Amino acid sequence: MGMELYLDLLSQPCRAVYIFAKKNNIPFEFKHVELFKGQHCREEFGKINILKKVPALKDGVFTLAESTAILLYLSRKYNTPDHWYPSDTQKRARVDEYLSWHHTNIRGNAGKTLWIKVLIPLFTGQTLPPEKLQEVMDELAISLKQFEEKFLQDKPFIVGSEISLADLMAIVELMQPIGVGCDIFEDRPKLSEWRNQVEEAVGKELFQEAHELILNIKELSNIQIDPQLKEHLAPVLRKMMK
Ligand SMILES: N[C@@H](CCC(=O)N[C@@H](CS)C(=O)NCC(=O)O)C(=O)O
Repeated sequence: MGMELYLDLLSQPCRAVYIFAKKNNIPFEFKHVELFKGQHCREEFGKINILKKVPALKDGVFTLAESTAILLYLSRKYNTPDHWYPSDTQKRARVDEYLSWHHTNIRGNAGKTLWIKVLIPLFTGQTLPPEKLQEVMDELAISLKQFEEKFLQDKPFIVGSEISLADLMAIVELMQPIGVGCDIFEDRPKLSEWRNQVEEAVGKELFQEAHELILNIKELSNIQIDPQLKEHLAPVLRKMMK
């Protein structure tokens, strides 16, 4: 049996794994786990990832969760071009440095825009006051300033002249606000330039294909939400709405 990747392209880390696998011609079976249908909460998926989150990988009897671990597994197993996760110790350390920072900064803030603009109204029928979005945008602005000053500086990519896993993880996250109409690239020329370079490096067609769902998320606003999923997400929603 070949390798299986459990993904929903609405999810940022899933898009990173998808783009990486496709770009590197890694053979895999796309197992669609539809988050809106609560398919990740089902017992069957729990056997692949007990954490009940996507992305997840199954390679024979071996299963793996967490996007960073999956990307590193794929890069090692398929010996992908060095620039993705450089063998040079200091360049590699730059990728590690970004990936360590990413989860509590860029990921922590960019994804909240989707919750506020789309998911909370969809799940609860309530619209949050504009101040709530502003709060998130202000926090995100701090992370973006740090991203530009510390990680990007005047380089085309985080590590230097070539794309790495760090850029991939960052871009998929920063496309989440775009899908809900918060154009974080506007008035940020350096960030915009970096986005263009990443799109070019990945390939425009693949980039567009991977982001099609999130860029059309508003069309999903009438979909039926699985009641079990509503229950599962209730604590998260309560926390976000405070
Ligand atoms: N740290 C994990 C995060 C995975 C994650 O949060 N996945 C989300 C989608 S973006 C998910 O599956 N959420 C379902 C849930 O929490 O119920 C990674 O990088 O893979």
